[in-house]
Amino acid sequence: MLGIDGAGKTSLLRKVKLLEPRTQPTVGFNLESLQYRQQTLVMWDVGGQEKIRSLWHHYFVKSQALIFVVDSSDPSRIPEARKELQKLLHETELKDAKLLVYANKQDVQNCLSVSDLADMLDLSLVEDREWHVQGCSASTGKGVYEGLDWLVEVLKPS
Ligand SMILES: Nc1nc2c(ncn2[C@@H]2O[C@H](COP(=O)(O)OP(=O)(O)OP(=O)(O)O)[C@@H](O)[C@H]2O)c(=O)[nH]1
Ligand SMILES: [Mg+2]
Repeated sequence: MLGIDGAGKTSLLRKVKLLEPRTQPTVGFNLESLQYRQQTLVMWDVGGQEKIRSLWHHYFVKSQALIFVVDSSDPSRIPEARKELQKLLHETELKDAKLLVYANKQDVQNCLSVSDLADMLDLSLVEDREWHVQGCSASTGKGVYEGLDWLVEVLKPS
């Protein structure tokens, strides 16, 4: 689970684990495992501040999915998020990873719509893997499980 600082990664992780919200920036990572629809999801939530993004690559190996979280309420930082996402999509170690983009903070008034956000992130250009963009709110929980539903479906052992 990656994305720039403040996107809401830790909030999402804590929501699915039914933990109290806690809001300090992540330095390092949080690791949680979740039983969901007969699958075990091992989720690494890695801090997104610029100065620690160079550590992201330590978490690539064997990742079956990249969950990329974006703050839909802050259009000014979408270009930065797009740049980081495009870099990740070029990583060899992530070439087989499915992509779930959470358009988070959909509870905020006047936030970007899911389709506008998808356009701004150039998601339509992603042709080398399965991807899905899910509107959600880590605050209310809306949309969070719909994203996981998609994920467990594409991760199902064939
Ligand atoms: N309104 C609203 N606020 C949110 C939502 N998700 C997260 N926030 C707030 O956004 C801020 C950042 O959330 P975090 O979960 O700490 O963000 P992060 O992506 O883990 O940030 P780093 O650990 O620095 O990479 C906090 O103040 C959260 O309460 C949401 O869905 N809606
Ligand atoms: Mg965090």
